[in-house]
Amino acid sequence: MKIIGLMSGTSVDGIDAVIVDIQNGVEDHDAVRVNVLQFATYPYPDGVRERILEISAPGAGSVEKICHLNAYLGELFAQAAIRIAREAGVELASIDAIGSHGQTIQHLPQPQDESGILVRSTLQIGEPSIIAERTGVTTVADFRPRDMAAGGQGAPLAPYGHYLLFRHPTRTRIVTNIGGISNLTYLPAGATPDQVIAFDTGPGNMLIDGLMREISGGTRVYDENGDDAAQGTCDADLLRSLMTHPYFTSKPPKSTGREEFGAAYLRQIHKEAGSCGINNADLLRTLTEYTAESIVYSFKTFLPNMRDMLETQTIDLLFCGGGVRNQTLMRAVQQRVQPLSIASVEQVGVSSDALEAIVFALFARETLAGRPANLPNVTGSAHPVILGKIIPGRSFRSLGGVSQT
Ligand SMILES: Nc1ncnc2c1ncn2[C@@H]1O[C@H](COP(=O)(O)OP(=O)(O)OP(=O)(O)O)[C@@H](O)[C@H]1O
Ligand SMILES: CC(=O)N[C@H]1[C@@H]2OC[C@@H](O2)[C@@H](O)[C@@H]1O[C@H](C)C(=O)O
Repeated sequence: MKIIGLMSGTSVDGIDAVIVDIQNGVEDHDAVRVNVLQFATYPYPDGVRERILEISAPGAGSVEKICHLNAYLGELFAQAAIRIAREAGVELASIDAIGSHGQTIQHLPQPQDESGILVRSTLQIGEPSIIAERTGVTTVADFRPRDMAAGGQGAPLAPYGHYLLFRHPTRTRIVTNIGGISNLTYLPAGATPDQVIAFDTGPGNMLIDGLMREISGGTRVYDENGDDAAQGTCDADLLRSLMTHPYFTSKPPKSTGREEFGAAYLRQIHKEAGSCGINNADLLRTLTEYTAESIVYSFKTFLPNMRDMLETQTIDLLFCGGGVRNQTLMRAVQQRVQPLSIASVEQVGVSSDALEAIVFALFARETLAGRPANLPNVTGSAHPVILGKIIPGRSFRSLGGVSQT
C-alpha cells in the first residue's frame, strides 16, 4: 500500500513529505518493509515560521491566530501531500492514506492539577479535514492526545516506528534523532516492544539555531556544518552549570519541547554567559558541546550496561535528523562515546531526513488497521491505544482490525 507521511518538527523549518510503498500485508506489521518512493522538505512560506513561534510562546498566541493558522497550515500540509504525489508520479487516487503529524505549538506533558483532575495537554495544528478534502485521501492525524488521555506523555512516539524499522536480532541499537529536540530509542538485541527504552534527551538543534538567528540578526537560521561552532572554545564552567538543568536527571518517561528549551531558556543562558564575559563564538561552541553532552549523559545514565557496551563496542549508535549535518556537534558526540564509532541511520538503509515522516506514514497504517502504536513503557500511558483521528477520504474503507483493550 502507498501512504504519504507529513511532519513538521520542533525546528519549524518546513513540511517533510514522504510517499512510502509498504509491500507487506496490513496484518503483517512485525516485519514491515518500507520503500521510499519520494521525499522532500517544503519550506514554509516567508513569515510562517515566525507566526508559528509567536503562537507557541507563552501568552502570545491569541485564539484567533491559532484558529486561523490551524486552517492555513492544513492548506500547506495538503499542498505538500499533493506536491509529493506529483513529484513521485503517483496518482492521489492510488494513495491509501495520509498520516499527518501536524505542527506542535504547545506540549505540556506534566500533569496540572485541576481540582483533583490531572490534566496533560498537547496541541498539534494543521487541520487534517482540509488535507482529506483537498486530496480526497483518508487522513490520520493528531496522534499524541490519545496517548496522553491514557496517562502518557504523548511523546516520543517515533520509538515504535524505530522498533519496526531498526530492531536487530543480535545487535543492540540506539537510534538518536537530533531535530529541534533530541530523542533516543534503545532497542536491545532481539527486542520485544516492552523492552524498548525511549525518551527525549533535551535540546537538539534548538539552542544552536536560536543563537545563530540572534547573532546573525535573522539572516542565518542554523550553523551550517557546525563551522561557526568549530571556531569557538567551549566554556567548561558554563557547560557544567547548564548540565544542572533538572530535566536531565529526571527519570523517563519524559518528553520536552520549546516550553523548556526554547527562547526563554536561551535568554537565561545569554544572561549567564554575558556575566562571565563569554563571546558569541564561544557560546555557540558551548551550546553545541552542551547538546552533545546531554545526549551522551542520557545514554550513560538511563540505558542498561551502556558503559560496558561502549567499551566492548557491542552496540550500534545510529543518528538521524538535521543535527547529523552539524559536524562539530557529531564530533562532540563521537568524542564522548570513544572507542565506539557513531553512524547514521543511512548506513542501515533508512533516510535520515525522511525518517520522522516515514514513521507517521507507518502510524496511519497502524491506526487504520486498528493497531496501537504507542509504547506504554516509553510514554508512560496506562495501556496501548490506537493513536490518532481518522478523517475519511473519498473512498474511505476501514482496513478491519481488532478492538482495543
Ligand atoms: N547543513 C546543516 N548543518 C548544520 N545543521 C543543520 C544542517 N541542516 C540541518 N541542520 C539542523 O537540523 C535542523 C532541522 O532538523 P530536523 O528537520 O531533523 O528537525 P525537526 O524534525 O524539525 O525537529 P524534531 O525532530 O525535534 O521535531 C535545522 O534546524 C538545523 O539546526
Ligand atoms: C511534542 C512534540 O512534538 N515532540 C516532538 C519533538 O521532536 C523530537 C521530540 O520532541 C519528540 O518528543 C517529538 O517528535 C517525535 C516525532 C516523536 O514523537 O517521537
